[in-house]
Amino acid sequence: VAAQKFADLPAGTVFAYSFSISMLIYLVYWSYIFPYYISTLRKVPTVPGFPLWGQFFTIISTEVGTPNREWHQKYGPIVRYFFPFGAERLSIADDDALNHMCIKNPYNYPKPDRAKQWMVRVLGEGVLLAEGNPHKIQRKALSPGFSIQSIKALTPIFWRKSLLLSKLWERDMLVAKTKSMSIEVLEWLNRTTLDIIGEAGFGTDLDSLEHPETPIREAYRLVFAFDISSRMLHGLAAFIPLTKYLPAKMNRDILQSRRIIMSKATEIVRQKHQKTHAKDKDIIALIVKDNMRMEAAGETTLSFDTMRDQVMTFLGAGHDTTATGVAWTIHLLSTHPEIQERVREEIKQHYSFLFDPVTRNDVDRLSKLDADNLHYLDNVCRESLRYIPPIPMTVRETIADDRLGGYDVPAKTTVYIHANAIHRLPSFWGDNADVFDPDRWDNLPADHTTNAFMTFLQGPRGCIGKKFAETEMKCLVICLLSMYRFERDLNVDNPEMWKMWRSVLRPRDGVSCKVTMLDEDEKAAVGV
Ligand code: HEM
Repeated sequence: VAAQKFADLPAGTVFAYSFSISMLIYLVYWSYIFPYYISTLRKVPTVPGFPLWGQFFTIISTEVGTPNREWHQKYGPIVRYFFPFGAERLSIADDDALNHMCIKNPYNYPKPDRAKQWMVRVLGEGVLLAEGNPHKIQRKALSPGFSIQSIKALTPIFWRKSLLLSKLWERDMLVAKTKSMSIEVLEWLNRTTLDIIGEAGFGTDLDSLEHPETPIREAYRLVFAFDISSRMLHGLAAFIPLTKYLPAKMNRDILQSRRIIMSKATEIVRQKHQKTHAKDKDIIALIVKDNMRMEAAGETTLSFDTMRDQVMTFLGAGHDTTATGVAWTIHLLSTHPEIQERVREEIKQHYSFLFDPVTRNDVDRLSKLDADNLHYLDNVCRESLRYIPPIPMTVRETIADDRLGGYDVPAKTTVYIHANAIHRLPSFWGDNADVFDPDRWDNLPADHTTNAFMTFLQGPRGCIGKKFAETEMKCLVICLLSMYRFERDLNVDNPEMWKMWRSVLRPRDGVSCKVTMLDEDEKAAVGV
């Protein structure tokens, strides 16, 4: 009788009932039955909560990685949590599992397509987004350009641009007839590192330091805009890839930026193919030369488009990250004046000529300096990159079934490595994991593991530009600290309150500091 009554209902009502019942079954299955009774991952310690919306609201309303810090301390080094509709996620902070993912079996853990969609428009399909065999070929072709020897040859460029930055601030102070002013250092550092990657990477002077309005800098400004609508759309894009087709401002900005970046990259590679001199030391010149050699030997080489995409990758991956790292370092030195003074003392001991307005401009002398000589500075930079990792997390998706830290992990599982969580775990760093303490690097725990430091990731998918970035950071900090003192600008909020994540973990309003020229008597004290 009930079946007959149901069949007599109007078609629209039958459809509405059927749809509602199917939805209910779907939700109950994916939010409850599958995660707790069927999923292979049900054995992994799970963050409590209702899988229908999971930990989503906690994640979007807090600094990226901070909930994971808490979960790992409460539930263990491998935890499962949920995105909406029972979508399972793993967060990994287990030494063996990190080793397995990054070093032993990295090609089973590519970046998921949805994560690449946003990046590919700005970074091109270079080595960062290539997977499997194409990645191996590209990485091998690019590695000589990033060797320690190549970076040493490029270091004079790092010094020259760092010095130019300090001189431009001096010029602004002279014009304003002051020895102290508030400066938003992140924007300046972004232009400096953009110019450095332009010259060191491609032998091209982008000159954004002296010309802030240059289109390529504007393109990156647009890409990383933090207005409310961009933030919302960016969040949505992680779940609904089709949002990239919406006629929204963020999408228009990204398209416009892509056009500018791509046309600059094409121009650079075309010029390199037309004339590359034997003495050119920039990274792309080395790669073009190596490519020609491989072509002559009949080996697989990189196509024009692949080279262009590498240039886009280096431009994007190579400037904003380092600028953000240096900006956070300057901020941390401004909030820890005693550490700032200790670094300055170390610089004075080794390179007192940098404190003299005349001798500091001797670029030849500067070029001979080895920034790696300063042990305490090394500790400070590493500690800053630990304390606030510019890339706070990375996401992967398994291709084939695997085992991580004793748990079975099926194919297509989404797995996160949160540097911003791992770097603050007492299990890796001891009880003072939450303290900014450069001296910790001289007193690491006896069971310290390299996987506790994920700023550059590890293994074949780790940052190819690590040495480049470390050297560049030190050159910048040395030049700036030998000319200026940095204090917190008390007219603005502490930038640590406003960490925003869009690939890079940056302060929403930049890093504004009170920047003061070092006193003349201070220079006299070091005998210059
Ligand atoms: C402090 C500065 C930097 C940080 C924190 C950083 C961090 C990282 C991280 C975490 C990755 C792995 C991303 C992932 O696979 O999810 C990566 C990859 C990469 N980075 Fe960096 N990076 C920095 C500077 C640079 C510089 C200066 C360059 C180039 C000049 C560069 C070029 C690259 C490239 C090409 C990759 C892709 C490597 C591959 O997949 O084989 N990075 N970086």
